[in-house]
Amino acid sequence: MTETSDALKFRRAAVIGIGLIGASLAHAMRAGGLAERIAGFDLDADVRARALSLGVVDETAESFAEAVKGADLVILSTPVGAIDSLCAEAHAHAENGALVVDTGSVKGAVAEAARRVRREVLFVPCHPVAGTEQSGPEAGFATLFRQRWCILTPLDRTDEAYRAAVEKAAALWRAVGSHVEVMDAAHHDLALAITSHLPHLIAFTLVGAADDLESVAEAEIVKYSAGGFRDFTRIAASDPIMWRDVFLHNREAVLEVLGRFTEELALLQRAIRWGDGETLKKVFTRGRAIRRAIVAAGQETDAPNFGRDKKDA
Ligand SMILES: NC(=O)c1ccc[n+]([C@@H]2O[C@H](COP(=O)([O-])OP(=O)(O)OC[C@H]3O[C@@H](n4cnc5c(N)ncnc54)[C@H](O)[C@@H]3O)[C@@H](O)[C@H]2O)c1
Ligand SMILES: O=C(O)C(=O)C[C@]1(C(=O)O)C=C[C@@H](O)C=C1
Repeated sequence: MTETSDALKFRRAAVIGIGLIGASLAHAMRAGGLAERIAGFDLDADVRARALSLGVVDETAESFAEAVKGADLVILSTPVGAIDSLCAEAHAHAENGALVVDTGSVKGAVAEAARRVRREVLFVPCHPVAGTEQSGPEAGFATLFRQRWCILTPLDRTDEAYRAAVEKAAALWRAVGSHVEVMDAAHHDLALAITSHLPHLIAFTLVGAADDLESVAEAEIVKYSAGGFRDFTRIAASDPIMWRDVFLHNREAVLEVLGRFTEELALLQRAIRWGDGETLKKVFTRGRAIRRAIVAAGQETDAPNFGRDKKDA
């Protein structure tokens, strides 16, 4: 990658979907002086008004077409379920030569839709692996992407204009503090199915199961909610629409890792039933070693709440 953040300055950035991720990117771009003007469009008029009054964007548009007019950068930060219609809009209205990036948590479905956008519009699928359980423009903050990975899954194009666009997308994410990795969309979807999608599915299930337990009162669940369960409730508080779309658009990979997970769970169920302490110890020892390796590699802190209390540092 050759471009440095010093050389990176967009004339007009259009943020489509001004929620946690779109607003965070807008804040980070503003802090880094990466765009002369930031416009925003959101389907929800109330979100548009809040984003404007919070100063997330300089102006709001009444349509996708109005937002991207004159934009040399378009950021698609809506739930993944909107990707087909956004690509149809980008195809019809984005400027020739504009860089389009998305932020979706799933990449295969995005690549499929992005291939239908005309070639003069340079669509580079991206996934910032950074987030919180919050949503909406109020939740955005400029440091969200710092020291986090952003995965780029470029389309199968070798022309010079597209290669330059991939470099520019990488420079954008680096300029907001991320480390950039490039990979194949299918590999991304499998890797993220295990590291992000399955953990969310488990959290939704666990918290729901606790709620269904009639003999344990809700007050008791809150009262005895120690670290482990509390962390699961944070994840389970994540946006239902976003996560519905993730599971509908990464079906195969999620079903693959879910199959493996249920096999592991059955193994533990059997060990508990038969009093097989050896197996339990073996499995738990492996878990502890993996966690320690992640902390040692500097990917995580040992602080509770994933070090998020440091977000404003
Ligand atoms: N939340 C996270 O932790 C996280 C992390 C990384 C990536 N992502 C991905 O980033 C994207 C945005 O997530 P978020 O957490 O910011 O969601 P969010 O719910 O905070 O914001 C999404 C916004 O998009 C708007 N929207 C929906 N459809 C639209 C359309 N067709 N046109 C214009 N606006 C539309 C909604 O009104 C909403 O305001 C998702 O694809 C998600 O998978 C999320
Ligand atoms: O920390 C959280 O709250 C998140 O869930 C962030 C998280 C993740 O699973 O790590 C969620 C979805 C994204 O696509 C990327 C990041």
